[in-house]
Amino acid sequence: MTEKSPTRIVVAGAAGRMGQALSGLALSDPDLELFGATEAPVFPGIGKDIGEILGERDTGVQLTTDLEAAAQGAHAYVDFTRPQATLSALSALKGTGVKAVVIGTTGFTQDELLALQEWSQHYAIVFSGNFSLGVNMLAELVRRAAKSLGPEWDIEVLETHHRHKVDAPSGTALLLGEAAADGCGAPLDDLRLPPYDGVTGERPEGKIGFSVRRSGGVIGEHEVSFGAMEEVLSLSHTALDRRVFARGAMKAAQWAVGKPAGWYSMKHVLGL
Ligand SMILES: NC(=O)C1=CN([C@@H]2O[C@H](COP(=O)(O)OP(=O)(O)OC[C@H]3O[C@@H](n4cnc5c(N)ncnc54)[C@H](OP(=O)(O)O)[C@@H]3O)[C@@H](O)[C@H]2O)C=CC1
Ligand SMILES: O=C(O)C1=N[C@H](C(=O)O)C[C@H](O)C1
Repeated sequence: MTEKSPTRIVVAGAAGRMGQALSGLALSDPDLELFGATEAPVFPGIGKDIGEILGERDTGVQLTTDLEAAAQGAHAYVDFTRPQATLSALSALKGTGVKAVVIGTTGFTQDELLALQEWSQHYAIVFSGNFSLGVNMLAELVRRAAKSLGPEWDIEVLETHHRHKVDAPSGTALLLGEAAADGCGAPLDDLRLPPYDGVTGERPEGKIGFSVRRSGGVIGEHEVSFGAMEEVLSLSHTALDRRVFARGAMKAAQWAVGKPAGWYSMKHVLGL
């Protein structure tokens, strides 16, 4: 019997909150190999062993700003950074053999998202606002509820995250909003309400609202509520540990290796 060799992963933003969870997982899972680790040029620990950042043994993988060099010979690239960094990275990867790309970064503008999607002609890109199984299952339940309940049920997406989060609404809130819109049979852009602020007038029927809370160290809480005049149905998810996102992202990376270039979501990876 031949042993399968581990999937060689390059982690971007490896010293960040998600980067550390991803690097830690790649170092501890025998089916994965932490092959490279990048950070922003301003990061003071460039050149240090990632093990030092994680408070672990030396790993032989140094933090670098040179993605093109770090990714030579890798199988997959995993990016949880910032939109501009993600877009630059896809350009840098062109000079490497890497064809499988996992993107968890959120906060892209419409134009940035279009630019990102263009790259799916070159890479198998798995893009998701949330890599947990629970949230992707929640999205399916939300789609179904929105389809069955109809426009007299007010759909509201609520999210809470830690104080360091820089984008709103969260990528997950948008993913859930898109699932709800899909259930309603229209694109989210047509149904999305502007943020409630000031004299908003009465809530229109058939639209989808978003509310955002930033609070301390909350990792991620999402709720989708369907409100009728005599009852409210709420579907929710709480992330308890960032490792849940890391595990989903690594599963996506392993899945994407060898897939044809294209734009994929966790629905494809999980077979939902
Ligand atoms: N889809 C999902 O399941 C999840 C998505 N996320 C998303 O992932 C992203 C990162 O979140 P989080 O880890 O909390 O954020 P952090 O700020 O902790 O980490 C981001 C890291 O990326 C680094 N970075 C910035 N530019 C570059 C670059 N050019 N090359 C390499 N690294 C770079 C940052 O460095 P510096 O600080 O110096 O800028 C930072 O260390 C966010 O968009 C978040 O919403 C988070 C959790 C789950
Ligand atoms: O920034 C975060 O932390 C998270 N971001 C993702 C999002 O924008 O939905 C996923 C998760 O909720 C944590």
